Amino acid sequence: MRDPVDPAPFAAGPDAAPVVVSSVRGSFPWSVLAERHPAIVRKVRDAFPYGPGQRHALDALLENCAEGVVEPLAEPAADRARWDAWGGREHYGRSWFDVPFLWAESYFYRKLLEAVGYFTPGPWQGIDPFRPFKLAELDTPEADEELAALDDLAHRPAGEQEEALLHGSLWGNRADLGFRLSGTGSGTADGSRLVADDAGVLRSLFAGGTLCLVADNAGRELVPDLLLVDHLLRHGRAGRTVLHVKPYPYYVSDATAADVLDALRRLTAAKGAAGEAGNRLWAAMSEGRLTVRAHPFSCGPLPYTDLPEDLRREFAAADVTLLKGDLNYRRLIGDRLHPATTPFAAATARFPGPVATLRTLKSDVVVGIAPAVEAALDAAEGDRWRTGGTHALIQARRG
Ligand SMILES: O=P(O)(O)OC[C@H]1O[C@](O)(CO)[C@@H](O)[C@@H]1O
Repeated sequence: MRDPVDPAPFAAGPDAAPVVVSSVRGSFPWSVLAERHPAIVRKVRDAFPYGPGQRHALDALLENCAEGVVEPLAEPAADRARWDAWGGREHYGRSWFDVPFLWAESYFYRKLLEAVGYFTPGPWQGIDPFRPFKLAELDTPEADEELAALDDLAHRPAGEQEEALLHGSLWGNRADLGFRLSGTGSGTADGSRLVADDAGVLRSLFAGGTLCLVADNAGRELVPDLLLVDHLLRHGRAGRTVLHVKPYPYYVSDATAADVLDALRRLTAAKGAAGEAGNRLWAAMSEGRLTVRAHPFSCGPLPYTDLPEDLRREFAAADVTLLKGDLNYRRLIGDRLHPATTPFAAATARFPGPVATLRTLKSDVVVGIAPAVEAALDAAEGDRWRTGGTHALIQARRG
């Protein structure tokens, strides 16, 4: 268990730490906006035979996101008012690099969907521009190997299986297509390590009631997430699971309901223990023990302190809400540069109910790190451990 909360570092309040912006040339968030986003637009442009209208719109986005200012969604976008209220009114007309990093990234993906006509009635409506990359992930020898390994695991005691599946779900977060599309590499197994480990607290929170699992990426992250869910349902560690996914394609690899079905099909088509898990998950969905929810807020550019009331109530009533991945982590701690040694419980105090996170570190923000661990990592690697995807954490807070 983590140390008891020391309120001292938070004396100035959890909102005192600066929000991450992308304006410092050469910084990590700057590189995401200046390099990664243009690379993603180009990849998407090459991945589909889009017509001239969409190509023109993608080129305009390419220019706009690098040098222009944030512009409102074109009318008549159904969610225009929502984006206005989510901060658009303050941010329109400003450089992408000057608005909060979280907001800029989130809005970039919404503008990309606008450019490819994802929401516009017509043949391209509902076509996920990232689907080719997501599907390719499921169809690799590595994915086959991971599933085959379940046959051995099936003979182990349930507790051991749970631990292994938890780590599978955690490290599954490293398989992030956003890294790969822009060619920056997500690190290797060498040097990978846990910088905080509250697995014991997290596992004590699986109490047979409702688990809310807020998913992150599709493909090779979602498959181990589903395998963990199967284990928890099967062994009575969760009575039901609500799997929160994105209502539309987002951050390249984020899971949507369609991706859940692809992952489920991949599992049911597998041999051995993986196939059996797939069939159990299929049954759990049919029986309502596993439900999939795609709330608009899941694609929102805001921290979890701004949760809408329905989600707040839902998370408050769960045994635990398990947040996957880097982006959810950023939203959990407000995408603010808290001292890394800020206690996790203090930084997440306003999240409703018990909360836990499985995350590989891919951005500057982090809390809950022991001072000696932070000092050793900084000395050995400078800032690289914070953003390279090679290090991971399991953090949890009881009610
Ligand atoms: O898939 P994950 O783990 O949420 O990681 C996505 C991360 O990728 C980035 O978009 C770019 O690194 C981060 O800003 C974001 O937090």
